[in-house]
Amino acid sequence: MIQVYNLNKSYQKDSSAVRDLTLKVAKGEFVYITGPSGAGKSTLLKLLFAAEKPSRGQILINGQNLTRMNGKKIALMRRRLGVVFQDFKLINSRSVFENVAFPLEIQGKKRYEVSNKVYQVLKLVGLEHKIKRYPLELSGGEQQRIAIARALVIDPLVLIADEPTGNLDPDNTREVMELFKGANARGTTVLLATHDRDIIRRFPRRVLTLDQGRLVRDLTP
Ligand SMILES: Nc1ncnc2c1ncn2[C@@H]1O[C@H](COP(=O)(O)OP(=O)(O)OP(=O)(O)O)[C@@H](O)[C@H]1O
Repeated sequence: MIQVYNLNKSYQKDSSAVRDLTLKVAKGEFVYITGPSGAGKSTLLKLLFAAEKPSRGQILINGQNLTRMNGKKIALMRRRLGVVFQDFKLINSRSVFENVAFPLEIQGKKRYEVSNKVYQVLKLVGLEHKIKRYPLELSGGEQQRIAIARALVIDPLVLIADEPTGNLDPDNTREVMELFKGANARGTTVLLATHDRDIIRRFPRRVLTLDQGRLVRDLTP
């Protein structure tokens, strides 16, 4: 599903955020990316989502070379990826429905399809009763579940999550992890960056450890 070859990213001349990274993630895998602060976790995810361009190296997603795509093809590829960040990135001026419907509208789905799918995914995250609310009327944990619903509404090939539980209490963290596990069980490949060892211990899966931009460990339980 994901193949990365000799990936390098330098934001500045003489320092690299990601160095000589080569790795493969199979379809349907659940993979943690961990490592100390500044190890390059977010940079790797941004490269996979094409939010940053590599300085060197190749990234293939579903057999397609991201590094050789033009803007239009990247936009098409992104429509098949779900992304969740620590700070939710919801649009506060839009309702829960509008936030979650957004990726489907970009895909040009019909109105009734959008409504059905949004309701279905909100039910999955247990927030269908908040469909008419606005993000700022929700708790942090609820906002994060909406952000996850927005990522999952397209049944993504890959779910990319950067510290998605960073701001959540233990109960909300557990709920969010259950949502990721559920998506993974339905076939979505999951890449989750976290420095929270507790999560990794409680939900053991393959762990890639980065340090100073390099892959220093690749452990499968
Ligand atoms: N936009 C940027 N411009 C310049 N340097 C950057 C930029 N983004 C990240 N870096 C640098 O790249 C390195 C890796 O950062 P990155 O955010 O990928 O690490 P991380 O493992 O996600 O860290 P954290 O756990 O603290 O979020 C760091 O040294 C950081 O300072």
